[in-house]
Amino acid sequence: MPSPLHPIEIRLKRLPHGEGLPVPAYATAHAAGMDVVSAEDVIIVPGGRHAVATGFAMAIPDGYEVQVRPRSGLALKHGISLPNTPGTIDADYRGELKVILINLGHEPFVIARGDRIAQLVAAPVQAARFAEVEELNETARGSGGFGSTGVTSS
Ligand SMILES: O=c1ccn([C@H]2C[C@H](O)[C@@H](COP(=O)(O)OP(=O)(O)OP(=O)(O)O)O2)c(=O)[nH]1
Ligand SMILES: [Mg+2]
Repeated sequence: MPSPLHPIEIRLKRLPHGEGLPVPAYATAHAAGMDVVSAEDVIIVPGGRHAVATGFAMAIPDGYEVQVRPRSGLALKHGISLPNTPGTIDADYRGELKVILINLGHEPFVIARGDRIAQLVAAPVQAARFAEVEELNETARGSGGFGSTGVTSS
């Protein structure tokens, strides 16, 4: 059974423009995310976004995905996030891993090749299928949602 002590293996292909870049890696022993760096120099203007090249493609084992998540330091200091967080890397995707960054801050954000831009979290995927039915079973919640709980009528 894969666990932090028995990691799954993700095959990684370095692309020509990824030459010299570090392989995504955990910064500490029990980190959840592996930091990934930019393969390009780019400036993201306030309100702008860019699919940042990483220089790597991968083959994730079937039954797993890789989630691409923002780094909190960049979010707090510079307003840098991912508009699609968590980005989903499918097990059958063989193209280059790209990190879509958005600048929610007020200053242009300068990225240099080699800067850590995001983190990658490997996760198991629970497959499901929809079974279409005429009626659903009743529940206490019913169709209430979007802030329906805890509301008292006075
Ligand atoms: O942040 C991301 C998100 C996705 N991808 C790649 C891997 C993923 O497997 C593929 C498709 O992503 P997704 O399913 O989120 O995008 P889509 O808009 O549904 O495109 P598609 O029709 O190709 O599935 O794009 C990235 O490189 N970075
Ligand atoms: Mg898709």
